[in-house]
Amino acid sequence: MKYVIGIDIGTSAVKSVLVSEEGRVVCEHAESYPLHRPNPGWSEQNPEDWAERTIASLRKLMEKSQVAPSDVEGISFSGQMHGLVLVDAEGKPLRPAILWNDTRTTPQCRRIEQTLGTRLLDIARNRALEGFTLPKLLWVQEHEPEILSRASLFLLPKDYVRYRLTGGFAMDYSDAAGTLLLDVAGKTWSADIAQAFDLPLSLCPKLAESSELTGTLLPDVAEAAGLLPATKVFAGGADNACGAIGAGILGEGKTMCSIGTSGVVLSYESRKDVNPQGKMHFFNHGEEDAFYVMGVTLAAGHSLSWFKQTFAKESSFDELLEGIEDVPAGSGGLLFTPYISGERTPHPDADIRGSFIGMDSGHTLKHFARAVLEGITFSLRESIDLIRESGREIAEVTAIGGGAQNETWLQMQADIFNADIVKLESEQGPAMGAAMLAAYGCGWFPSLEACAKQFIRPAEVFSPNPEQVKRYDGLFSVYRDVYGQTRELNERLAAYRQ
Ligand SMILES: Nc1ncnc2c1ncn2[C@@H]1O[C@H](COP(=O)(O)OP(=O)(O)O)[C@@H](O)[C@H]1O
Ligand SMILES: O=C(CO)[C@@H](O)[C@H](O)COP(=O)(O)O
Repeated sequence: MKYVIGIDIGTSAVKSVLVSEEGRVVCEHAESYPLHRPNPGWSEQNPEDWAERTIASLRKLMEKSQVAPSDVEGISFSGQMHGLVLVDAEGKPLRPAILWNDTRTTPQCRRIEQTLGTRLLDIARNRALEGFTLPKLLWVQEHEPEILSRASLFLLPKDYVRYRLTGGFAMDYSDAAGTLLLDVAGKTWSADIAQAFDLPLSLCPKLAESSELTGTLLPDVAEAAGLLPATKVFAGGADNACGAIGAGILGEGKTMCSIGTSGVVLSYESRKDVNPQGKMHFFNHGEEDAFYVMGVTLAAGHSLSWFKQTFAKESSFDELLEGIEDVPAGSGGLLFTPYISGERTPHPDADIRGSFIGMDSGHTLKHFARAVLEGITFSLRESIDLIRESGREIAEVTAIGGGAQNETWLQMQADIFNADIVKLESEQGPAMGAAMLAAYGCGWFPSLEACAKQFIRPAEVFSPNPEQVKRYDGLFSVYRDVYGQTRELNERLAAYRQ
């Protein structure tokens, strides 16, 4: 039996899966690493941690599974998007990586808008958001010019790890799309955008398709990981592109909802001329010449993990959520908005913060836990509505990510989205998508779709309950009002966050 490995460089951990030719996940392993917040709104990680933990996770995967190294044919990657890694001519990182959920770059976003005007949406197809890579590059240009002057290339998280494993530099289109430096439809780096900010095009790595062979394992890495140096390494993709591949979002009309640290609603798009005018993200898919539209809730799973860490530290997620099905929809009038790190869709606002509205002396921890899940899901419903408003039908949504583990939450998604929610047998999402890219890259299948038919197995469907749909529709209209009514209050509170 032959195998492939999918590696997801997540925000909290690197997750690796070993998948057989039949599409069975025979072994999985996660290794976590820290996230640093040296200043309010900053979010950084050490690229060395990703590389070290990835090699450790491969070693554990091989030890646990006892699969022969010669049977592992290929490896590919999925990675948290947008994070800026600057390397010197020797490939050494020049500073910690600035991550997707870092919000220090509001002034740089305004500069991009003023400099490029409508050219930004025409070329990069996305608006300037704090999380994207170009604003981070401009922040380094303004605040650490000496570091930028020593930079030979900029990379994204999984590209740095791939470089450490193979010694070669590349970036795939799905991840490059999240930099704001890519001509998304033309699939080339935009000289126009780079020149506008005095950034040499030589900073941009060679572009690759997600399923492209980018090298093999360096001998010392292969030895440390328990693999063979001949193991093929394929480019891989952005975590959301890989999540979409792993959820079978490989054709028109297919939509997924991913609840990881962030939350994502993503719909497949075959047309390259779609321009959502910045209301939604528009990125290249991991499938060749395909695209997707996507809305992002910055703190989806992060809201739940923050809540658990702050108010129920000793409990597991399952313990915290036990019994929430007995709390009626609407959490007894308690409403949560998940803006605890600012927001992206539909409110691109780094200053907004979350709220609990309607607290009552009768509320218990269960009401709060349910309200947190409802607030996150309402935020994702805003993205569902934007996609529906653009003319796409959403009757079924495939759920992935850590949040897909709780069945009450899956039923809640069905009721709030008014769509069938499909749970998969293995909700490995992005790591599975990366494994599929390796399987397709190895030539096991004629297309990613053919691979999906073999690798992806639906486990259960959660259908909307009409009474709950109605109740949630009413509550959603209250939810939508909270942003506008708390924005100014949050602006005034911002001064006290330091
Ligand atoms: N048993 C569970 N039930 C519901 N949600 C969970 C459970 N376990 C984890 N989660 C949620 O999933 C999130 C992590 O999802 P994951 O896909 O692993 O994230 P990432 O890829 O960003 O590291 C956590 O922040 C938490 O909110
Ligand atoms: O910023 C985005 C997408 O634009 C995030 O989705 C990141 O890609 C991180 O994802 P998770 O760690 O939540 O999987």
